[in-house]
Amino acid sequence: MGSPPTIDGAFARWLATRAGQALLDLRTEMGFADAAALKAAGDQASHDLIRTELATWRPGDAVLSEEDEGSRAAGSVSRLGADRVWIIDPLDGTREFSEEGRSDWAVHVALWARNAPSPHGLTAGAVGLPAQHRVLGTDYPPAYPPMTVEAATASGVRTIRLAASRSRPPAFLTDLADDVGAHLVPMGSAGAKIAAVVTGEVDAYIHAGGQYEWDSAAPVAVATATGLHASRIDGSALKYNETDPRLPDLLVCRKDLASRLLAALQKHSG
Ligand SMILES: Nc1ncnc2c1ncn2[C@@H]1O[C@H](COP(=O)(O)O)[C@@H](OP(=O)(O)O)[C@H]1O
Ligand SMILES: [Mg+2]
Repeated sequence: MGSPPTIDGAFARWLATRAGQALLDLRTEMGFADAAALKAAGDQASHDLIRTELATWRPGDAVLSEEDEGSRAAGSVSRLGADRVWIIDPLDGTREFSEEGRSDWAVHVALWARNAPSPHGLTAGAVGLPAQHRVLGTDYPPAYPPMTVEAATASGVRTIRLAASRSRPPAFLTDLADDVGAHLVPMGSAGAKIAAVVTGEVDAYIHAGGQYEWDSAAPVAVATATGLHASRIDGSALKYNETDPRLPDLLVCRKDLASRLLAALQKHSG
């Protein structure tokens, strides 16, 4: 096998593609009879693959991974002092991965760099959606999503399609949706939901109540490269490679909806 791409964005895509194929193979090999075993095997296989390739091809870089206790620890010296940190979620939407027929699960590979020009510090990222047979990446950022006919109605009043966790949606979301004229689209995986905003299948994704940096780093890198809005729900910047990797809430949406949704969030999420 030849060497992977040297450019970080293409390397992220390469890694996400390989890990995604390994996860698809695992689903085929193990089947869906034992969901707990499939989830554990998926987390482990994808983590091991990504860790091994990063150690081989980017040995000087630090890693923050969901499946790596050492790198997660608050105050982890190697990543906090590093200039480049790969922020990895080997399998986002683990629950959906273990359910036959579901394609809302993802592989997240992002690169944070000190002194990066963007507020969130992410310089490259790829989101693999293996069961959807696609990878979204910053190396070829997807075009800004077109407004669909369904969304742009003749009356000019749009129904916002708002993606939310299918298992842990924020309690305030139903009231917020009523307020702004949105309908909720339940979906698994932060990566799959942000990918749905990127491709225009939904207009926005709101999460609150708990998440970690690896749940959003790669999809936020792709969403911002595409030109979408991404922030905390109070409108402040998403920050990565912080001492505490908890990043409990976010809004990703079309630019034209950001001020309306932030105002609604201020009213409903307090
Ligand atoms: N309240 C919460 N606290 C911590 N993590 C949460 C959370 N709600 C969602 N997440 C994490 O965010 C990811 C997407 O969740 P959801 O599918 O519910 O939208 C999942 O990642 P993993 O599947 O990698 O664990 C899940 O663990
Ligand atoms: Mg996750």
